[in-house]
Amino acid sequence: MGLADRLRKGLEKSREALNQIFYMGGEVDEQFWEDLEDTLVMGDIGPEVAMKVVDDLRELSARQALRTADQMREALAKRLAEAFPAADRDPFDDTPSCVIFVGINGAGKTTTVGKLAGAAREGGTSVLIGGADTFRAAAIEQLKVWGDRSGVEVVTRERGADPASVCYDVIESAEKQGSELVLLDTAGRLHTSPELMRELAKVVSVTRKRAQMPVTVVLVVDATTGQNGLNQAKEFNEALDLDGLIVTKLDGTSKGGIAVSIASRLELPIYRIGVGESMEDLQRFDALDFCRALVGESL
Ligand SMILES: Nc1nc2c(ncn2[C@@H]2O[C@H](COP(=O)(O)OP(=O)(O)OP(=O)(O)O)[C@@H](O)[C@H]2O)c(=O)[nH]1
Repeated sequence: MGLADRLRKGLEKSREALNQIFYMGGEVDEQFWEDLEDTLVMGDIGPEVAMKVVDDLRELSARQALRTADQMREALAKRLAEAFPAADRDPFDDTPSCVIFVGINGAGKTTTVGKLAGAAREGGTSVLIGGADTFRAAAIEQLKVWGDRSGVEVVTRERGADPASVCYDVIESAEKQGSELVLLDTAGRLHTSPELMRELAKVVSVTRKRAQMPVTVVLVVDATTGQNGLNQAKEFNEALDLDGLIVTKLDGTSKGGIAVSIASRLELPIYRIGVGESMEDLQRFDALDFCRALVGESL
């Protein structure tokens, strides 16, 4: 299966509801606009964005005399794509680079680090993985498995070690070895715990101070957490001043619109999306391709 097909397959559930509106094949009438707005809101795009998008499309349909629902499909994809802020740089391509992965438990941080490390190494980049999740012994093991699989060294310390000092060591090793890409995995934590968020802020500030390469802080969000994902993103952003997002498990939800909601509300770029468990399912993010897959193709 090609990448575009994987994306389309991954967003199948999210597309279903929108498809229904378009397949009715009817005229663009008042009912169509109401259904479209409701469906966008139900898909977790967020009421403000949904309203704005529908208003803009109404105007466009009047101006360009677009009369069938199907004609509105591409217009909707294009309009939704505009809601995503573009990234200034790709922290995985633009090396030397250090990326710190943060997020709640089970969001997909470790698997994402593993997949990105494998892909970068295959592309000829020298990569180092840093295991700053010293909270769970299993997390250190999981990271080592990924490291072995992709042939990437993992620098970590024993369970209970201070995560900020692990990051310090990792950066030191990376500089000694001349690593181009450093991927730092951190322990999952609840955004509602001030103490854990402070610990993470220390990880970020120590790494930023120590590293000579640019440091990017990326929140990994599980799309299946829906609106809670937006709350997580707000809290993490307040505590850490995030640079961007990776949205995982889009294949497991009918509410893929949450990606639009988080990225536009927080004005953060999306660097990658996860649309399945395999390596190829962690994809580069292209706003228009994503929105076309979310909205569906014209008949
Ligand atoms: N279906 C699907 N599963 C995914 C995706 N990304 C990650 N997963 C799965 O999500 C589960 C949790 O991923 P982890 O990488 O362990 O999550 P984590 O954020 O490191 O978790 P903690 O170590 O507890 O903080 C794993 O079973 C992954 O295979 C995705 O895009 N789609």
